[in-house]
Amino acid sequence: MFLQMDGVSKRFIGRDQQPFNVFSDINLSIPENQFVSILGPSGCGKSTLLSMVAGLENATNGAISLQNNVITQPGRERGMVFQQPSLFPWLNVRDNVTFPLKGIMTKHEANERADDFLKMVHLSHFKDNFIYELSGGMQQRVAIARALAMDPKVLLMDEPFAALDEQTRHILHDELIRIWEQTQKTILFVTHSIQEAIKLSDRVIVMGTLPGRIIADIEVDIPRPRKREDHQVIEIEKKVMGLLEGEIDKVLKEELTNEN
Ligand SMILES: Nc1ncnc2c1ncn2[C@@H]1O[C@H](COP(=O)(O)OP(=O)(O)OP(=O)(O)O)[C@@H](O)[C@H]1O
Repeated sequence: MFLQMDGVSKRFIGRDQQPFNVFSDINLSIPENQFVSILGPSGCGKSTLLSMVAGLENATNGAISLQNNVITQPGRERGMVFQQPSLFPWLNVRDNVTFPLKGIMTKHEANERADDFLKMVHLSHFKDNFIYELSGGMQQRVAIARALAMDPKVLLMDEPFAALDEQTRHILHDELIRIWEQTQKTILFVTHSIQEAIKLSDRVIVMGTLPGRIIADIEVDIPRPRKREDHQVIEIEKKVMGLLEGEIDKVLKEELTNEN
């Protein structure tokens, strides 16, 4: 399998110095080019799982492998886009995109590649601008261009549009689908939004909590572009909502118990 998770678990040491399992026994097989979203209540370990695929965190047990190579550290074949674009404010747009390409190719090649990807995210006219001159949505497009310029096999996106207004989010959804279709990347996308997950992905992985685990793996076999009012979309939305309600209840109860 292209991206494979086998019996993956993660244990952290909590603030009380006690170890706790975020999740255990995560098993997931993701074929190449698939667009997979991960949904789940706060704290179930979505970002931790993504960080493990990125190689920023190691598994306590089990293994994650990409094309049969076990992931133990970050690598160019896995690009990451975070909720905050984390760009360099002292560099212009193009230099932000070429920054990670330093030492990999000549300046000229890096500039050409940056220009190609800035064109893809419709920012060609802004390549000489500084980051503070861009809107939040434009900054996130720079972050996407920067990740794509590394030509990763997998694009890891951790709530990339959560901080944006609804209008911008919808525009970026359409752009992301177009980019995904054009580049054929495998995408692992963490979100809190059921609608976003169903609108974008081929497959929605629903995680539960206490203990963290996968509770559903739902195929979204609906032609794109998908409309929210489409009855197939509504059906999946209801199913996921039903699954999540119980999990969110659990989190709230746990929080209330800890407060009392
Ligand atoms: N480095 C760390 N050390 C200790 N605990 C951690 C660390 N990173 C995350 N955690 C804890 O692990 C759990 C899962 O965190 P994570 O951020 O992966 O959840 P999440 O599902 O992405 O949450 P959210 O939806 O709120 O972003 C949380 O209880 C968090 O506090």
